[in-house]
Amino acid sequence: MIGRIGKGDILSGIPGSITGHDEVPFSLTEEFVSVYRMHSLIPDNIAFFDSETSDHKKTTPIEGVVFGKARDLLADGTLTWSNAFYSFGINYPGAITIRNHPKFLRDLSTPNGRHLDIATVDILRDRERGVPRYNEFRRLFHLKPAKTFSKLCGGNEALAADVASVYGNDIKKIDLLVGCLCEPLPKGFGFSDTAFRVFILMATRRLKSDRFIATEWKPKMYTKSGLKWIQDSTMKDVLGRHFPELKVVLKDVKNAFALWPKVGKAGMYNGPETNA
Ligand code: HEM
Repeated sequence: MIGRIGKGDILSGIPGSITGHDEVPFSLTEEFVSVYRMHSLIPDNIAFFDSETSDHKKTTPIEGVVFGKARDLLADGTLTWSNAFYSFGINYPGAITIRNHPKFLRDLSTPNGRHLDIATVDILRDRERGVPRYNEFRRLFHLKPAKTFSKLCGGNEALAADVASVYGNDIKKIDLLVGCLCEPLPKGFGFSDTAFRVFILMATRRLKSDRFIATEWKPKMYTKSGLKWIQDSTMKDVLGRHFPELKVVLKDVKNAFALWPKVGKAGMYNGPETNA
């Protein structure tokens, strides 16, 4: 309401402040890559619905819609783009938690001929890149390390016993990703507090390092109406502009990145894909 106060970002935020790299060339840090290994988000199956009639069209294993097959359902006329977006809006992702890696990523054949167990590769890459183990990582972030396996697992003794046996009872050895996936989540969180600390730093740094968001965030660069267009548009508006037929289902959606309401017959579908 009162506009910018000075060039700093503490009072007025990053857009419109001055670009800063903290004397380090910008890059996505290795620890950001590590906590972004969110492969558990990928569900085993996806249920597709018609965005206008809400009819269930097809439930398909995830491997049927990845890599070279990604366009098949659209190409053969089974789905329209708005059907696909509506379906992604009402399907649940997998929870970012331990013992929830999708089966197909554990037995993944990539188009370039690799056969991978991504659950293993996720851990292997961190180790070969020298990412500190969970407790050391937390110390370096000025967070308290987990004192016991039980504490790490939020009192889930069966899980704690399993993790302890995998790591030979040595709490120092727990890998960063495993620790993050075992950690009890703060209320309302979808991922661990440890990961959150990295995200909040990286998200800020990414904006602060981008001259089009920091220094150049002004009418001279974007025009007045350009800035208004950016500031007044949400993902919901973007979807509505491109797929006007989605406006009906998006009517009551506040945040297009959260789950959308199921309309009509889609609400009667019983599969776990839309009923987690
Ligand atoms: C169908 C879905 C997906 C497939 C097939 C897939 C596959 C892969 C593969 C093959 C790798 C490289 C493994 C290696 O280092 O050799 C990888 C890395 C990675 N994936 Fe995924 N992934 C999927 C979804 C996701 C999702 C949803 C996220 C996060 C939201 C994610 C985050 C990452 C990250 C952070 C890396 C490490 C990148 C790096 O080392 O620079 N992936 N994934």
